[in-house]
Amino acid sequence: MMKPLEGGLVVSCQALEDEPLHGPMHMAAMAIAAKEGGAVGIRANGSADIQEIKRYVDLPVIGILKKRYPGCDAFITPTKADAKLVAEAGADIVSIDATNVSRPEKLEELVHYIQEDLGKRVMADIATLEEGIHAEKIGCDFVGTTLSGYTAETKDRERPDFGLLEKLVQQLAVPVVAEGNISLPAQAKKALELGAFFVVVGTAITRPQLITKKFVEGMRSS
Ligand SMILES: CC(=O)N[C@H](C=O)[C@@H](O)[C@H](O)[C@H](O)COP(=O)(O)O
Repeated sequence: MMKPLEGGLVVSCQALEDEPLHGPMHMAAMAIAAKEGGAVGIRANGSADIQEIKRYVDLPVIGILKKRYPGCDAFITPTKADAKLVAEAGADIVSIDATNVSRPEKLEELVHYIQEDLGKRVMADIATLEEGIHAEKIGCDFVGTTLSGYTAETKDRERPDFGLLEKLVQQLAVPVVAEGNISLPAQAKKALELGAFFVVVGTAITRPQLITKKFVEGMRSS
């Protein structure tokens, strides 16, 4: 599981309900395209997308379930029930929100449940060095920079957050994943040079409405 991902590109194929490409067939097609282009893994959201991607693409899948619970800020696979759905859909790694925010269930118990009961590895999506250190301490198998810029504490951070990546690589023994706002091949390369175990890119590859917007805005700028 670890070796095939090392040094490679994982493509995040996600389209929420309000996005034009929402739907398992579209995400499976994106995953097939990613594999053709040389991706070593796929990140996907929700049972239906994960299942469909697994039918067509024989790459490791990092599965998540984005879900909001009243009064809680954690939104990536926040509960054991969510993790179970992700695992049963065929994900090889379950990624969870491991930021220091309000959550419906205890983080330690969620990690333990995914590893022991579901038999899957855990990727911790974090936003700060402290959260990364904590994620390693409670046994997470991967730590990713995914949520830097998306918590109150980190909303003004550089994007991508190479500073956080560097610090995590220096201080952690577990593999560190570079994810979030990587929009150029040169940035993905830099992330590997800084010691990322693998790199996850989503929007820059799989959200055509935002890619288009970037072009349109770029053409208008003086
Ligand atoms: C913050 C959040 O909800 N991140 C999500 C996590 O799965 C996805 O929406 C991102 O697309 C993914 O992390 C890849 O990042 P980017 O699309 O920036 O390459």
